[in-house]
Amino acid sequence: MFSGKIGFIGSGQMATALASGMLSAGLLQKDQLLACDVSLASAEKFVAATGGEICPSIAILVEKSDVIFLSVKPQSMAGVLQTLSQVSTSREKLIISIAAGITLATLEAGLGGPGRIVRVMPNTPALVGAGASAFALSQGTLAASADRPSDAQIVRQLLETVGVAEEVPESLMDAVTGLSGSGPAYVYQIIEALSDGGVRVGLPRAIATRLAAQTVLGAAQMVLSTDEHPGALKDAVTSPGGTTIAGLHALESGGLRAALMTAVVAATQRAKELGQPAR
Ligand SMILES: NC(=O)C1=CN([C@@H]2O[C@H](COP(=O)(O)OP(=O)(O)OC[C@H]3O[C@@H](n4cnc5c(N)ncnc54)[C@H](O)[C@@H]3O)[C@@H](O)[C@H]2O)C=CC1
Ligand SMILES: O=C(O)[C@@H]1CCC=N1
Repeated sequence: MFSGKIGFIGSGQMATALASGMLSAGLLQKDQLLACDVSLASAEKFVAATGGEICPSIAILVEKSDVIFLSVKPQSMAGVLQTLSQVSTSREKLIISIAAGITLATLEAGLGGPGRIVRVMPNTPALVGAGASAFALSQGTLAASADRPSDAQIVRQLLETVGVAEEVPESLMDAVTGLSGSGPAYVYQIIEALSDGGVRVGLPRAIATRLAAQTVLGAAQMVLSTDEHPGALKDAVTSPGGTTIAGLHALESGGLRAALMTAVVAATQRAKELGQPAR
């Protein structure tokens, strides 16, 4: 269990996924969740999904929270940091940014200096406890003491409640964004396309989508629960002169693997761009 309160500045898709995932996992109760958003509609959606409380201002949210997620778009971050820097108690709180591209240096500069600041890249399957996150700590995070865990332990606990979490050097955070942050969208396209293929060869849509999604889930579980290389697992499906090699040949002709690699590179590059100061 987590005993403190968690506030989300920006209560959109990712904030709702994290908060809902934490609630479903039993890490906390709804009265431990707070949100502040410039859009009332967005805040109300968050409350409908989680039962958390809306705060009328960032200052009030900071006052009431122990951990604060900065879950606005990168383009909105400068304004949020400016407001936070004027709330003196924000220096005592653990501040976790999930914004693509925004560096620890930018966060520290915007908040007025080093502090308990962590950069996290989660993904939306946190909603169902199957998230993949990475985090990078700033120099100002606290070590464990007799009466409290370290900031790293708190962040790991929050993220592992909703999936897996890896600590990485900050220099890898844009790459994480390009792979697992954006990755669910790539996989949804793959599932949709597999389902379309199924429909093309005569399967009803609902059955095709369920089979496609379960196939992706099962294959992912095979990679995670065996020590086998994905290539070896692929070989185990592929009979000489059989059906699978015919399908794999078509995928190679279509450039699937190059397309996926290029997607990760493009999204990583875009994360870097989003982290550049606006000109
Ligand atoms: N959606 C995703 O799959 C992921 C998103 N992220 C990151 O999470 C952050 C949020 O993304 P989403 O949830 O997708 O966006 P979103 O648009 O759903 O939510 C952002 C929310 O911030 C609010 N907002 C804007 N300015 C604000 C301000 N000054 N004060 C308070 N609230 C404000 C907006 O009204 C909106 O409700 C982004 O920085 C994104 O890079 C990270 C990982 C995955
Ligand atoms: O598309 C985006 O910019 C965000 C960051 C990672 C996933 N969604």
